[in-house]
Amino acid sequence: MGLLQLLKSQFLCHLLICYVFLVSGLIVNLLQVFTLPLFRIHKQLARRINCRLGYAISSQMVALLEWWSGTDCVLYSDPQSAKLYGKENAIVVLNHNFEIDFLCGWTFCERYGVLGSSKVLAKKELAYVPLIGWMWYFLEIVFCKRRWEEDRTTVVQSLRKLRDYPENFWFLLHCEGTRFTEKKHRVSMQVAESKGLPKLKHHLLPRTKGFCVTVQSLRGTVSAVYDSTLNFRNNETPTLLGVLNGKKYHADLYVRRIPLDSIPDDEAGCAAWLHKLYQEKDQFQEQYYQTGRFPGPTVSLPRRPWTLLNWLFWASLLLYPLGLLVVRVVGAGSWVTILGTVALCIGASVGVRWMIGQTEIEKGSSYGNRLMTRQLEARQQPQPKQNAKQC
Ligand SMILES: CC/C=C\C/C=C\C/C=C\C/C=C\C/C=C\C/C=C\CCC(=O)SCCNC(=O)CCNC(=O)[C@H](O)C(C)(C)COP(=O)(O)OP(=O)(O)OC[C@H]1O[C@@H](n2cnc3c(N)ncnc32)[C@H](O)[C@@H]1OP(=O)(O)O
Ligand SMILES: CCCCCCCCCCCCCCCC(=O)OC[C@@H](O)COP(=O)(O)O
Repeated sequence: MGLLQLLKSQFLCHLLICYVFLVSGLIVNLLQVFTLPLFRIHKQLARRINCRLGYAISSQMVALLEWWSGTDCVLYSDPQSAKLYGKENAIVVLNHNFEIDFLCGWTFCERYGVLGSSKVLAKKELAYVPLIGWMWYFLEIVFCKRRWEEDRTTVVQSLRKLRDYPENFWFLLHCEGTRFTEKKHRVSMQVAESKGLPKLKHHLLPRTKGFCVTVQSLRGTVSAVYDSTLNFRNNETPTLLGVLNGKKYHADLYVRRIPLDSIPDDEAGCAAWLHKLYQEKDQFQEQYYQTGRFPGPTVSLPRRPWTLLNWLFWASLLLYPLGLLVVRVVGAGSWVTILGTVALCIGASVGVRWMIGQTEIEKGSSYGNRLMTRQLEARQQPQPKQNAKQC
């Protein structure tokens, strides 16, 4: 192990990185609170300011991936389509197999200049994650409880608000609704069988309702769907703790740009379209496992210095006062103060560890673990006629 690699694995380094992240995040969250009155006076300006403030937080995590762990992120895409990335609004459909897939997604957002404005249909639980969840409130992220009866109104309302968003944005949808586990895969393939759909090997059966309402609500605002398939070389199973420890991973992302006009608007057509898309994605993954490559050419997309510069800015602002504080506390020689400071450090690292835990698949939700017999039974009952336009 080289000296630099040894340094990257040191707990003290992790503590300092987390300190910068926590304190800068709290400062940014506070600044975001101050923008609340501006939403009433000049909404578009408030939104633009929040994009920059959000960038100050999320880009620290991207810096960790790009500069600290040195992870390679390779884009496979048709070069003509790639020219449009970052210059238009898009719905991104991404598989959900890895603990850091959100971070790789953010990295591509950063490289195309849409990190601050990136959006997602996220589970409600994430709204309560300190810093990130609070930041998302101001970025108008769409949250769902994954209970359609409750989500259908709130999700559509939140989506409609994005129609006049002043910056280009990518709206991320993990249509599988939860991270891939063997158990969830088994259950969802039973559902596929009951619906007469072909089985998928590398994906869970996609939930179609969120996708259909997103397409309906953002038609005219969004130009295309970016069908994105992510995998890691050499069967790597990346983790956020690995990234914090400076471990280098190798991500490959295959993106196809599909014009929104080519996607049916009615619920049945849109759902069938999504199921077909996932069957194609499954073939791309199979090809990746067989050959180690996705189809088509790669696009050169170097990392940009801004994430590193943002981190250096916060580090230089916050590490100096920390150093002064440590010298004072130790110099004062009071055991109460020293123990208090140690307790604060332990509290902060436990807090960050809990946040990292949110990304761990084994601590994930039980959503999709059981066959929801209620829905399966309902399918076997005769259905009342529905308005085809309503998802
Ligand atoms: C150039 C570069 C390109 C790209 C770069 C890549 C990415 C960058 C982009 C943006 C980055 C932005 C942010 C990233 C940062 C962080 C975000 C990270 C993660 C957060 C993500 C999450 O939180 S995922 C979880 C929440 N999201 C979702 O669930 C979305 C998908 N879900 C839906 O759409 C759902 O429909 C719903 C949530 C709207 C409603 O849920 P509900 O459970 O009520 O759903 P359904 O009614 O749909 O479910 C029942 C139907 O599903 C069938 N089914 C399938 N499997 C099962 C099963 N196991 N048990 C029961 N039922 C199952 C069922 O039969 C029903 O079928 P119907 O025919 O009745 O529909
Ligand atoms: C730079 C300092 C780094 C400090 C580490 C801070 C860690 C904060 C991480 C919080 C980011 C939360 C995003 C997690 C996204 C995610 O992966 O959610 C899972 C859901 O989709 C599905 O959940 P599930 O049903 O449980 O599979």
